[in-house]
Amino acid sequence: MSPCEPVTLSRKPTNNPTPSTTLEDYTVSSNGFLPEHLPLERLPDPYYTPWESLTESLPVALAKQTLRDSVHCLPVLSTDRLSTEPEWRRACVVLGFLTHAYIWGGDKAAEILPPQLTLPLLSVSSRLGLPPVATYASLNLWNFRTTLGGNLTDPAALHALLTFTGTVSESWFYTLSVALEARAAHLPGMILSGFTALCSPLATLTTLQETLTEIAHTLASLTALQDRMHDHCDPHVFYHRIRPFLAGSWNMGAAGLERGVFYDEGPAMGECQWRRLRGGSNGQSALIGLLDWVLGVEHAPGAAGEGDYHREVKEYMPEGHRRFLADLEEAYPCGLRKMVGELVMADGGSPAVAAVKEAFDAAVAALGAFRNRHLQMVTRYIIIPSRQPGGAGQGVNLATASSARATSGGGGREELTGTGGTALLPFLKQSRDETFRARRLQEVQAA
Ligand code: HEM
Repeated sequence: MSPCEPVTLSRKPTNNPTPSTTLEDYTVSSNGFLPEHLPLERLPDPYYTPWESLTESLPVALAKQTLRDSVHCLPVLSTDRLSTEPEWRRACVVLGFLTHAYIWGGDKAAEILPPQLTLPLLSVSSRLGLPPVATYASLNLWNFRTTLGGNLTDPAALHALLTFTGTVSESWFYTLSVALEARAAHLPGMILSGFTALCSPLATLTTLQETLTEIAHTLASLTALQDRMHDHCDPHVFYHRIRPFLAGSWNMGAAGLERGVFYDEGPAMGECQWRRLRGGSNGQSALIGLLDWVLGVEHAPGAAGEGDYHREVKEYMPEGHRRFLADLEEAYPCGLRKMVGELVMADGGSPAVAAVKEAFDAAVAALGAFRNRHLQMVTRYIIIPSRQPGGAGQGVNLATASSARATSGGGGREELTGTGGTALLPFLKQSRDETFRARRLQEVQAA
């Protein structure tokens, strides 16, 4: 088979609805999963000044431990005066930060969230299709501004709008992910048009190979950028001061939330309930979900005792992004892996097909390398600080709970918990191993 010969394999979409070809339908922009325009820095309606004033002084209020009192003094504001999408997103950012600051901003975690936060948070979250908690979207995707000419791919040009600590480490931690998303901004469109092209009668092996090569190339750039976390994010500051605020209420018994968090909706309102939700984590990035799907990476449910983490975190993505992944998965199950597998089975001896297989393997290896580097970062930012004596600080939170586990002996390191509530090391290793397994094409064929 020559590279320019049309490919004639069964890679037609299933009978299910095909993905809309308009990325905007999925709130995917020319900046990928980042918004088209810079996020709002403040809600324009003065009605929301009480929220904005409190978030402005968030690091100070947390340091002085006055944040909870200030929240109690807030009026219960309605979301009726939010109109544009950027305003709803800004409200989501503000309320996400205030909620986590309230829960973790004391010597002990607060188990009860007051109506000043629950009522607007539930309304905003429901409007955006997100759970009522801080997510990757509110911490990262919608929480940045730019300087230096506004190049989103340059982390030095990005600054977080809101932080819990006011530290450079925290701003860098969030905005490095913004730069990562920006560097991969072309992937959603490229992949979507790649599939459209591959489903045409004139599809060629060259198109397939070029798509795979570009994915591998972009992933190598993301891995290099990930390494720059060390430039300005101090592991000690991250572990002891930042990470505790990112924790959710899922699997946080050791950090003081045995039952989760009670969302008090006030008298005669809603059905107040205990909720156990995962905290903010880059695991909620639709970009990584997209790469997993396109390379046919299969994450086994029940991995490392985690239920179906990779499926479940999709519920923590903005509604449009979640729908984008779901439509692609439904229309083209197992992404390019299935196509490559069919080619190899049909004509594995041809040099052109061998080149496609090589490009596929390189792309999978690049995603595996990304996850390997991520594991190294987790070691530096969580495992090592958790074992260092004397830094655990006061109170009960994710840092003190993790340090107690890590230093208790008996292999405690395997029990450390991520902000998303996972048993982090076994879980991350399994995700990495599942990535490399995508190279076994015969397994998807058998499925
Ligand atoms: C200091 C930096 C970072 C630390 C300490 C860290 C830590 C963690 C931890 C503990 C988890 C397990 C899930 C949980 O319970 O939260 C996780 C998941 C994950 N993180 Fe990070 N992370 C960091 C930065 C990043 C960056 C920059 C990315 C890039 C997108 C990233 C991508 C992911 C992904 C995709 C997952 C889900 C697991 C997987 O698919 O392999 N992380 N991270």
